[in-house]
Amino acid sequence: MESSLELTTSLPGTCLPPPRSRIFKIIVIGDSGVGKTCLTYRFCAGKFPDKTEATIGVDFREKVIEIDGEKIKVQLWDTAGQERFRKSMVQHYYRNVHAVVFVYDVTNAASFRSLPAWIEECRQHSLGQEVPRILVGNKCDLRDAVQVGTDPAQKFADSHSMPLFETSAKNPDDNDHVEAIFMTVAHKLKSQKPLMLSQPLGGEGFMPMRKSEEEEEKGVLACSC
Ligand SMILES: Nc1nc2c(ncn2[C@@H]2O[C@H](COP(=O)(O)OP(=O)(O)OP(=O)(O)O)[C@@H](O)[C@H]2O)c(=O)[nH]1
Ligand SMILES: [Mg+2]
Repeated sequence: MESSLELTTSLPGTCLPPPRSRIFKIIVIGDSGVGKTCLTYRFCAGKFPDKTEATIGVDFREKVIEIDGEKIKVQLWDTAGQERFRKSMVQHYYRNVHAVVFVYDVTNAASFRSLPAWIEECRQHSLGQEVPRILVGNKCDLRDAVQVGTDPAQKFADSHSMPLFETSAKNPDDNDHVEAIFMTVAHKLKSQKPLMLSQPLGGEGFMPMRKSEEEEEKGVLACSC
């Protein structure tokens, strides 16, 4: 995980509060085994993990990126796909969410068929249409095992106004691609800034999370970076 220490240190000899980076909270959801942990690890650590186990509750991964000279903390919430590992945590996932990444496994048609249920869960947690969403078909390296072609996936993405990315968390050639997926989300969020600034003070949206709020959310959950 990249450090953002320089962003939280006061300038010597001044009484100014430390400059604070904005945080974009992005949740990654989809069936168990589709590769959410591998994708988020790939983006934050730059490699495919040696081994993964089913996520319990949620794991956090963070990466500080720079867009147009501004440092932004991308906070990925890698959620559990298994119902029994997620139900007590669900309300935390959806608080102050800035964007959602839906993941399915191109070699597992059932994980594609589950997408409407994941979209419905977002709706039930009052995620508005203004929250950017993207669709990711993972495990494209397993070419001989593909069950979900690009055409139905693209149709589904279009019908829900989401961009579609087909990728592989595992294929070393797709490293830039995985990076591009999350950078696309971050660029989109950053470009919405003027809109968010027109919101009343104290509104949620894109202002930096208050420290206590961030810690309160994370306090109940483990951080695995
Ligand atoms: N071939 C291939 N295998 C992958 C890829 N991404 C993940 N896997 C494998 O798929 C399995 C599940 O990956 P995870 O990242 O743990 O899946 P998850 O979506 O986080 O699962 P839960 O935590 O249970 O929700 C692991 O055995 C990974 O090694 C990929 O791009 N290609
Ligand atoms: Mg996982």
